[in-house]
Amino acid sequence: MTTPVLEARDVTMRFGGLTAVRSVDFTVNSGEIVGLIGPNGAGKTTFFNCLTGLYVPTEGTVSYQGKVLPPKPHLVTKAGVARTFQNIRLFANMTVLENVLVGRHTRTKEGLWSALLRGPGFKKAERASEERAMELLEFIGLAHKRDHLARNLPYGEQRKLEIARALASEPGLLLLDEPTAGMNPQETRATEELVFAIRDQGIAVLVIEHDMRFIFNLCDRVAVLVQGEKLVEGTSEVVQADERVVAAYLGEPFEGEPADDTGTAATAEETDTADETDAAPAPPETPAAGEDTGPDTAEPDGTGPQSTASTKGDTP
Ligand SMILES: Nc1ncnc2c1ncn2[C@@H]1O[C@H](COP(=O)(O)OP(=O)(O)OP(=O)(O)O)[C@@H](O)[C@H]1O
Repeated sequence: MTTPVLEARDVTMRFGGLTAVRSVDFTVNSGEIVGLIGPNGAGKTTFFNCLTGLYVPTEGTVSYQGKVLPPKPHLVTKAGVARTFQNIRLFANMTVLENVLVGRHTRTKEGLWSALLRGPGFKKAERASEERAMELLEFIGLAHKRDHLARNLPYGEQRKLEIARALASEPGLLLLDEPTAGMNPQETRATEELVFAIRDQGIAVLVIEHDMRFIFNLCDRVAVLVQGEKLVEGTSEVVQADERVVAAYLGEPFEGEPADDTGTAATAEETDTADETDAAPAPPETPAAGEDTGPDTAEPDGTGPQSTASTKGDTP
């Protein structure tokens, strides 16, 4: 039986005179992978930010497992909702393992004094955290790079590491904001497999993406936002066949199978940045204000399929 994990009711977000999200009702059920699609500026990231406590919706409520979520990112994470960002946020100068350990802080009970004194309780908790972090690195296929600096990973692996760090908070729901942006086709396919594997572990997934092949292969259900409003919601087949969605976003019917020219919205394949990102310097470690998982990083070049160079909407 499906039970709602996340329920957004009548969520509206206004920025002055601009209504970025308007009266959106939205549910993610246990065991589901749900997609959120729509043109640039449709309000997808703003909606994510409302779900994860970065924004306090102007109107409406967001509940997780039946309880209204507190409007604070770290409390939302603690409640069981983790996310990744459109622009990668890793500690560039920390190792792969350390980045995952940072993601565990909402699950460790040891306090400041215990940590400073490094008592037996702290050491035990530290060992357990490290074991769990290594399990997650095995899961995403980066265990062999545990001691590498995050900044030295290829772009696709940085994105994977972000997912591992989000999983380190042991979420029941994972929100992915454009997880394949800037990836090559192989990396995109691997991400698809990873998301299925995450779902198979009992974690519901909500994903924003512009790569329509990725979305329609992956999702049990897809919702389409246009100008802040939910236009359509349904299975991939229903959404692809909806003339309003075709007119507002897809452009022409989606073919489904790999193709060089699907005519859909831009896909990751159109922007192969892998080589550039490998060589790109990582920006400085600067924790985002009020952020739960930390700092900006290794944002390679800001060239996702339709990415904007800023951290638009990621910080309040
Ligand atoms: N902090 C903010 N202050 C003012 N306006 C904002 C803010 N964040 C987003 N907006 C505006 O809200 C609208 C929705 O933006 P949002 O980033 O949520 O769209 P999106 O669907 O995620 O777009 P994309 O696909 O390009 O990431 C846009 O008009 C944007 O300019």
